[in-house]
Amino acid sequence: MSQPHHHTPTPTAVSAPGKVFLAGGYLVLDRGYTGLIFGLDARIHVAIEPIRTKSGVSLSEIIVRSPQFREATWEYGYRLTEAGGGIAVYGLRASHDSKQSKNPFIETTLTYALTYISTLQPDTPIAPSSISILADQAYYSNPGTPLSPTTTSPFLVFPTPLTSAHKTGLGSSAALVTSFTAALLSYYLPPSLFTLSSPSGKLILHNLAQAAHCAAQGKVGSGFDIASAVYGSCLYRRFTPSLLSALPSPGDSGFAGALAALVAGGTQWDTEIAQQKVKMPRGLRLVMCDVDCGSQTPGMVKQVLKWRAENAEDAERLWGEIQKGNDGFAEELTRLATEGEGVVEGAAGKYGKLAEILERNRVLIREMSVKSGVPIEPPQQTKLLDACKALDGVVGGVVPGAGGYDAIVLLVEDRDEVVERLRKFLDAWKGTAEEGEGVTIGKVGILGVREDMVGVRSEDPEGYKEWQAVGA
Ligand SMILES: Nc1ncnc2c1ncn2[C@@H]1O[C@H](COP(=O)(O)OP(=O)(O)O)[C@@H](O)[C@H]1O
Ligand SMILES: C[C@@](O)(CCOP(=O)(O)OP(=O)(O)O)CC(=O)O
Repeated sequence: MSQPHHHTPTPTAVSAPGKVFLAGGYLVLDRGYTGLIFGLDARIHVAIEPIRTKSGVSLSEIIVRSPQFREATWEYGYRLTEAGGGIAVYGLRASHDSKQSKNPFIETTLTYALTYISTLQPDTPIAPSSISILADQAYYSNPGTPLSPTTTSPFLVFPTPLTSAHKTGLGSSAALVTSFTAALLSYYLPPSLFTLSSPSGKLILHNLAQAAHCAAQGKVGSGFDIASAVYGSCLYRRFTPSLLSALPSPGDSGFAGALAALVAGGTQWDTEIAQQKVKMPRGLRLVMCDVDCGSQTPGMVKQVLKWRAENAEDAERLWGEIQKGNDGFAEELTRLATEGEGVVEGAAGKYGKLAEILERNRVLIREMSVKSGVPIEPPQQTKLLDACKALDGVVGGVVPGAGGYDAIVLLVEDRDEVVERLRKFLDAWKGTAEEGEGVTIGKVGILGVREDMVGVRSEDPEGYKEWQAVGA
């Protein structure tokens, strides 16, 4: 008798993009407001294949490797727990290799994805597999080298363990959790149960990746980074936090059933993701700048929310004005993108309204900064943004996401000479200590990324062979 869903896994690869949060930081934590997020052309790839066994002995084992980094192999065993607690995943060999650090994002994502898969295919054992993770260069500022002198692969080898990687803040964990989840679902499930390219497949992936990412982070954030890893550039309204906080923990009785209901219906998600409301006009692009800085301020979110709670009236007005500015910004980008070629004004006139909206938003963000006492756009970043904005071809810029000292993002005319001019200017830029600021910004570098509209996508598994062979 043939099984209804008999499926032989074949090598599979998926990638998901990083993000830059352009407008709506802090506001997006509240469902009453939205965030405007651009996906980037820096992606994290996950390739999965049947396990390569040395001895021919097949073990219940999943091996995960990040072959760009040292000491980045994690080996897991897995078994079905009782009382619907889902699939338990446990690290193997950890005690023999003290150098090996845990990777909670991988362990949690495996637990959530394998549990979901087992609820759909309760009679199909999960076959062993080997999984490789590859990240585009822009995620880390460490210097890297090609895998071999003749390789055509874009990924670089970094001579450090992952714990020493200098992250550039593009959202590596969300892109990883999303592509890792998508790879597992695509590999283990037949197309009748999961297809990445379909709207229902994307929704399943989004819901499952949100649950896994929250659990791995140990907190329920707004989820904007998972949304953009799945859907690419979008206007995002978050889900009600209790949707996820009410989920039992892995191993608890009923975890598997509750997860399945949460992921594939039975539980109503109220997330709103509008891809069509975010566009980049032809002739413009984003430039991301990484700012070297001595320290970062922890607890920024907590402090902003505390100020908001204690100053409800003032905060509501400010939040409302920022939201209006953000809506206006999205509308103007869309208008310019869809209005097409007929515009005859010079660039300054053409992008004048966009520049004005960005400036007005910065005024409001500085008000938020000053009133809450949180360095969202601190004085040194104001100086840097103002100086960049004065350059020919730069429409404007903001501090992305939560703000702080570590990055700025600029909207510029998409011409090589504009980026070159900016690069020369930033090379010579020196931050000066401002009174009351404990931090002085150092070198400002341009990251090799730009916006990209495409979210998660399948990749050709052939492209990862040389990396899968490293150390295997
Ligand atoms: N290339 C990679 N291989 C394996 N794990 C990775 C990789 N990149 C990121 N991670 C995981 O994501 C974590 C970083 O997440 P986080 O600190 O939230 O940074 P980010 O802001 O980039 O998401 C790492 O500690 C690691 O567990
Ligand atoms: C404050 C926020 O609204 C936006 C933070 O955006 P960032 O892009 O700064 O975030 P990280 O990638 O986690 O560093 C918090 C949230 O929405 O979760």
